[in-house]
Amino acid sequence: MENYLKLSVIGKGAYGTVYKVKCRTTGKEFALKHHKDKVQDTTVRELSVLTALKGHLHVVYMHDCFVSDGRVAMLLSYVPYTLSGVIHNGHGLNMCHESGQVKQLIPLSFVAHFSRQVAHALSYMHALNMVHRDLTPFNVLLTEDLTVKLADMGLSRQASEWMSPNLVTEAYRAPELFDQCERYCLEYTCAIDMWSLGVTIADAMEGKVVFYNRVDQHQETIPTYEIIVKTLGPKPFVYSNCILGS
Ligand SMILES: Nc1ncnc2c1ncn2[C@@H]1O[C@H](COP(=O)(O)OP(=O)(O)OP(=O)(O)O)[C@@H](O)[C@H]1O
Repeated sequence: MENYLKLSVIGKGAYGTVYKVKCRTTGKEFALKHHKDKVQDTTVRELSVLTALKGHLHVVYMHDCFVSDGRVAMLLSYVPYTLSGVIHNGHGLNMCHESGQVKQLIPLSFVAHFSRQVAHALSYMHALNMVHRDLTPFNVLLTEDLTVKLADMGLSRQASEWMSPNLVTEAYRAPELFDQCERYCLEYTCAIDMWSLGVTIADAMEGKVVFYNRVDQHQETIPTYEIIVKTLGPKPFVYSNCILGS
C-alpha cells in the first residue's frame, strides 16, 4: 500500500471504499478498492470471479491484490466514467428541447454500442456459469474511448441451484427475485443479469431510472415490483429465465 499515493475517494459502496491512487514508482494511476471488513465469502468470490475473467476486454482488469490493515485491497485499472453518468446525468451528451422540456439526446448508436459490449461480458461470465447479480448503470464503467468495463463483482458467484435473494439494486432486480423475496434461498438463473441489462437499456432510451421508487398521492412508497407490473401490465412477463431460457 505504501507504494501507492491516495489521490481521492472515487466511491464508497457497501463493501468498501474505492480510491484513485498513483503508483509512486511509475506514476501510473489506478483504482484501489479497499474492503472495509475482514475477509468474507463475498470478498473471496469477488477475487475468484475477477481472476477468472482477467483479460476480458469488457471486464475491469485487476492488476494486483494484497492485504492492508487486515483487509483485502484490489488494484484495478482506473476507468474514469460510469454509464449512469451518461444516461442518467447526460454527461457528454447534447441536450435538445422537446415540448418545452430539456431532454438528453442519447444516440441509439451509443445504446447499441454499450449493450453489445455489456452483453459480450455477460455472455462470457454466463458461459463460465457465473452470475453477476448486481448489473446496474453504476457498475458499467466507460473508458475515455467509451469501451465498456464491467465492474463490482462483489455479489458475483458461481451459479448454483439455490442462491441468496439478498442482491441486485432494486430498480434493476428481476421480477422472480421480488416474487420469492420472503424466502431465504431462491431458485433463479443467470437470466436475472439479462433483465438488469434490459432495464439499463430502457433507462438509456428514457434518459432516467425507469423503475425508480415513487410515492403515491398518500405519500406511501410504491414498491418497485408494483411499478414494474403497472408499467408492463398485470403479470405481464414470463420471468426472465422463462423468456431467455436458463
Ligand atoms: N476500476 C474503477 N475505476 C474507477 N472507478 C471505479 C472503479 N471501480 C469502482 N469504481 C467506482 O467506485 C464505486 C464503488 O465501487 P464498487 O461498486 O466496486 O464498490 P462496492 O462497495 O461493491 O459498491 P456497491 O455498494 O455499489 O456494491 C463504483 O460505483 C464506481 O463509480
